[in-house]
Amino acid sequence: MSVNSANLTLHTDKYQINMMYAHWKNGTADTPAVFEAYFRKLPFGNGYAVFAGLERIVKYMEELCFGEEELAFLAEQEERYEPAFLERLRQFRFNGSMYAMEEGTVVFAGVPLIRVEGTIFESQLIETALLNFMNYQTLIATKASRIVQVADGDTLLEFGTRRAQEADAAVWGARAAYIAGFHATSNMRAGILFGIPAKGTHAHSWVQGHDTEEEAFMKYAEALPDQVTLLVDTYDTLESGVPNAIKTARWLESQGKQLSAIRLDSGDLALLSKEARKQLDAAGLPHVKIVASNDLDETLIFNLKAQGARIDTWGVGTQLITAADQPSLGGVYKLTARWKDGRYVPVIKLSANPEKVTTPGRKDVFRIRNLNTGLARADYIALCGEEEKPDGSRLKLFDPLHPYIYKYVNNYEAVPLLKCIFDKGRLVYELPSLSQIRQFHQEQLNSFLPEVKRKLNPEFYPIHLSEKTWQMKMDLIQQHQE
Ligand SMILES: Nc1ncnc2c1ncn2[C@@H]1O[C@H](COP(=O)(O)OP(=O)(O)OP(=O)(O)O)[C@@H](O)[C@H]1O
Ligand SMILES: O=P(O)(O)OC[C@H]1O[C@H](OP(=O)(O)OP(=O)(O)O)[C@H](O)[C@@H]1O
Ligand SMILES: O=C(O)c1cccnc1
Repeated sequence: MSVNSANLTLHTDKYQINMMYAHWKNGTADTPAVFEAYFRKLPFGNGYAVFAGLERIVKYMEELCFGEEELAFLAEQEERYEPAFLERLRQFRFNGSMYAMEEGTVVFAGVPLIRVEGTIFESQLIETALLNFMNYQTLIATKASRIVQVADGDTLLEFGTRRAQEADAAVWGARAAYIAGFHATSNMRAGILFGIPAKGTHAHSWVQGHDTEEEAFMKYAEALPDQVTLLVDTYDTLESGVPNAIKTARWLESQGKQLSAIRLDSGDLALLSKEARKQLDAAGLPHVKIVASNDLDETLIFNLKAQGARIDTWGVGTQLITAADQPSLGGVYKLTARWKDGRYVPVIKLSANPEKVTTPGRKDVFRIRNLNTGLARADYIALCGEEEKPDGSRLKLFDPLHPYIYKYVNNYEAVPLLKCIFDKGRLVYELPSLSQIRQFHQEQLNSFLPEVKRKLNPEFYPIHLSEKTWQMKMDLIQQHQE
């Protein structure tokens, strides 16, 4: 099989196939089950995360099927799966239901982001890929969101492809960054696949490949007069790079065009940008923007701004696309209920670490928003069904770890966050366009207090369990401990 095969059905851990096989052998493959995906800890010490990955998950689930090559590969395995099992896989399609947050939703630790209801057979298979897509894209969207917060309206370019963990990460990472508010990407494939604006300057090699920097700039401007950004740090930024860029700007003016920008890629970016700005302004070129790149992240951008750097556009690569300070999000996919004796029974996973004890039951998530201010004040997790749905009447919000601490809220709306994506195998959700997702994310952010969004030591946003959910969890803990 070619490594370029588009079939992602075997993009799963072998243990999923082994469990599917064991269920099939035991006659339990069709038992209904409920799984929920969530993460336990916000990344980067941030106050929120940005949910992303749904589009990829939807495409993956729609295309799930075991082809001849996949079946032949399974037949060779040391487990010696029976041929009848492989026949069963040949018929496989995802016929379950899935509920998920919309991409761009501001989300928090411990909140179900995706709920899958299907046979144990089909729900188990998808765990690995679903987490793979959700964890990476949510991580990068969250990292990008931190950068967007500090850039404070400046233009942000995603430059990470060369340092990304391979090709898929580059394009889906570029998309995640765009959802969170980046303005463009250097990756042309992300441009063609998703319609993200593609932007680019030129590399040092362009300058090195000419006899002089001045000649390199002129040749570049002659070739692409409508979009000229010149990289000015190959030899000496202030002594030759910026002066040569100014000469090129003069020539462009003679052609009725303008120099768009210069790019700084090394040295003291605060100092160089201030001095370059002075030179450009003195030459009557206040419209020429300054782009900076060089291993930037949110902390550096914040610092450079504090130093008074005159940078208009930030090119951010490695630190963003690899989420360098925390390269993975620990999202998990846990069984929360299974069908027994004609009904769903809740199940729990215990742990010595209270954070790792799962919350049982089929659950919905509501965002409790103040009706006067529109601001989000808490997320509320309740068992599925009308009975537990907050209806606008007085609602008790208590701390799940310290339930004697509580308050009541009135005057709120409870916005359901989990949308039905697949209903018994049928896609019932219309995937929004990327610009709609980006806009939706912005609206989401606007409904949170700045204290939750700050980069350093953000305020904790409360997550509450309904009384029934909490009680069910306590009962199951007690039952298992006894
Ligand atoms: N004024 C500044 N304050 C804090 N950090 C800065 C400042 N200017 C640049 N940096 C950052 O310091 C790091 C190292 O910069 P340095 O000047 O050593 O790079 P360089 O060696 O000139 O670049 P290169 O290796 O690409 O030629 C980079 O991440 C850069 O973004
Ligand atoms: O620094 P990043 O945030 O990853 O942004 C992408 C970097 O890629 C290019 O550098 P290049 O590949 O030439 O390597 P360099 O780091 O030696 O400049 C570009 O000049 C940026 O510096
Ligand atoms: O267009 C650029 O300047 C660019 C693109 C990718 C990586 N570094 C820079």
